[in-house]
Amino acid sequence: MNEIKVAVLGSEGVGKSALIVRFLTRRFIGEYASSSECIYRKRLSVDGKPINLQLYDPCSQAYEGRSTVNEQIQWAHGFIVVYDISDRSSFLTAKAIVHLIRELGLGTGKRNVDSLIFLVGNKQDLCHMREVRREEAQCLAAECRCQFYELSAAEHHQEVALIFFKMVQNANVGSKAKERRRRPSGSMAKLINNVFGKRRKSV
Ligand SMILES: Nc1nc2c(ncn2[C@@H]2O[C@H](COP(=O)(O)OP(=O)(O)OP(=O)(O)O)[C@@H](O)[C@H]2O)c(=O)[nH]1
Repeated sequence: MNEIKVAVLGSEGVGKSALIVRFLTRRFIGEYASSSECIYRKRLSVDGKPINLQLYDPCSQAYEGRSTVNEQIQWAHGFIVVYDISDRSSFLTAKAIVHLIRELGLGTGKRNVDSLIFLVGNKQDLCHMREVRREEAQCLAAECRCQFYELSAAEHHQEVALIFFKMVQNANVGSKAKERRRRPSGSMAKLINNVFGKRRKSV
């Protein structure tokens, strides 16, 4: 079964847990008490194939060390980087995280992360207190070649679910392509079998 690992990153209180819980339970839980990082698991079906989804929800203090973020980036196939539209500093943190993902993810040449980073402005219901303009976030997304969404975990269940499903689909396509690259082609497989003497038994 295909495993898809998605890390939901962002600074303290931007609504990472609220988004994950909204996706998993359809409910918005106003106060979500968590003092430690956790991984949520969910089984999904994509194109009729079962997928084991793992969602990583860090505790905010996890951002203190670069090595921790590095580990999170190495662990995940896809990233949902969240900021709060009513908190400018959370946008700057999101910007730094997106840059770091590109630096570490692409720097190692490990994978193409273009469709695997989503920048998400949460708490759209607080637009009367907005500190981050939509256009500014769109610019960052274009500059970093990632996808941009703005929504409210408090008010939008469908939009939240759509983002997670889209991420799973993109990550799934990426992992299939990687598998195809790794798997020897038909003629190459035959050549390997010939060289190493794996013959079919004749009956
Ligand atoms: N108005 C509004 N509040 C939200 C929304 N999403 C989350 N919140 C509130 O923001 C606060 C923080 O939400 P969390 O989901 O705990 O945020 P977090 O990013 O997981 O926070 P840490 O676990 O501390 O990193 C809570 O009081 C939520 O009720 C939203 O869309 N709109």
